[in-house]
Amino acid sequence: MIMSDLVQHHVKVPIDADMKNAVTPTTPPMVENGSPSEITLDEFEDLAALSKNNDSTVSITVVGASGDLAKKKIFPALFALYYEDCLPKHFTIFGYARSKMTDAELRNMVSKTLTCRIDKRENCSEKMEEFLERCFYHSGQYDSEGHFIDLDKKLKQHEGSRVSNRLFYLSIPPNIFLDVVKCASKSASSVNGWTRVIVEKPFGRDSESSAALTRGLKQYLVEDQIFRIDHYLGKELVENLSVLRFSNLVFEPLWSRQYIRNVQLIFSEDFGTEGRGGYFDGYGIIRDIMQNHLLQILALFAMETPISLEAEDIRNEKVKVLRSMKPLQLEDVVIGQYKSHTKELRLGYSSDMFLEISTRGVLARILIGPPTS
Ligand SMILES: NC(=O)C1=CN([C@@H]2O[C@H](COP(=O)(O)OP(=O)(O)OC[C@H]3O[C@@H](n4cnc5c(N)ncnc54)[C@H](OP(=O)(O)O)[C@@H]3O)[C@@H](O)[C@H]2O)C=CC1
Ligand SMILES: O=C1O[C@H](COP(=O)(O)O)[C@@H](O)[C@H](O)[C@H]1O
Repeated sequence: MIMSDLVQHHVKVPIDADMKNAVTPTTPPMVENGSPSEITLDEFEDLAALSKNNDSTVSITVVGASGDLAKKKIFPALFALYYEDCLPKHFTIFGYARSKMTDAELRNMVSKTLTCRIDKRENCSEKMEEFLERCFYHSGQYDSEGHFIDLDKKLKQHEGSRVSNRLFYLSIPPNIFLDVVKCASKSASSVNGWTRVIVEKPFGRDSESSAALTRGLKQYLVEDQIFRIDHYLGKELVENLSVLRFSNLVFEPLWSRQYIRNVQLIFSEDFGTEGRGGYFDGYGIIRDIMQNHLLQILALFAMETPISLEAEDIRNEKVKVLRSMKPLQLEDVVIGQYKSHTKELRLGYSSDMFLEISTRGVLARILIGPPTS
């Protein structure tokens, strides 16, 4: 996926320190007013149909719209939603960031990364044009209530007298999450519909900072308004894992430790840090992809058959796997950094333009033993 992955599965990820509420790929969130609790796909489709006829609107504000994630993943995913007719009839998308940009400049930037994801689709360019016409930009600081009041005014102009539902997608570094949530909830939240916030990882560096972030968010939002995203759960391959496991007569009986001795989850990128050195040096590869994406896949891979494919049931099975894992020891972990590749003239990790000296691991291998019971 990533966000195009959001197109198919919005992932609600209430994670807490002991993984009690670990992640589950779920059905898409409600697009209507009312309780935002998880719903089935059929219910979602009914609601999506309803939302096309009724008098409500959804305003999606991509905060950090000038950034990498917004360009590469979020706008293309929103376009895919639009293309698949999954957005409500009345919707508006606003980009928000400090960079100065006009609506036309945002559209131009976004247009470079939009694709029709599935081959041989018709009317792709017309659809892109229609989509871009619904995209606007507002420049502002992340900690300015005044700038969010200005945004609110613009949103209202588009929403008119309809019930307004508002979604803020935080595509920004985590150190400014709380500033934005504070300003958005005080100055730009919906007065007659729902207001929700999508939070990108990392959700803190460790259990303590993750809990602190949640406490901070809850000063302004209730848990049901917060949607934490693990984009890996929306990848087709990961989504298909459950089907492969539980609906395939060949695999289902063989998927057990009786027949499988060793499983390796390999995440490998064929490019370097590409300017992300500063970020990597702060977090390291274990925090970046192992404790979230790969742990999720591990849990999906190893869990027992859930009683249904409902989010809660899958989550419960995943939690059982995580609870039965032996705590890792340092000797189970090998950490390294890659050096330059002379043949392909690729730079080593520590040659990243934002890194002078680095000790942080960007390669890691972790060995996980058999379950405790
Ligand atoms: N890129 C990816 O593939 C993925 C990213 N993420 C997470 O998503 C979020 C956004 O990622 P990404 O787009 O790559 O991040 P960027 O570094 O590109 O930041 C997004 C925008 O935030 C603003 N910004 C950046 N640094 C600061 C700062 N120190 N203070 C204030 N504003 C700042 C900039 O906008 P402006 O200057 O215009 O205000 C920038 O365009 C991060 O939390 C990241 O960890 C998660 C998964 C994958
Ligand atoms: O979350 C992250 O994922 C990307 C890889 O995701 P993909 O969808 O582009 O395959 C990874 O490059 C990045 O370091 C990490 O933060």
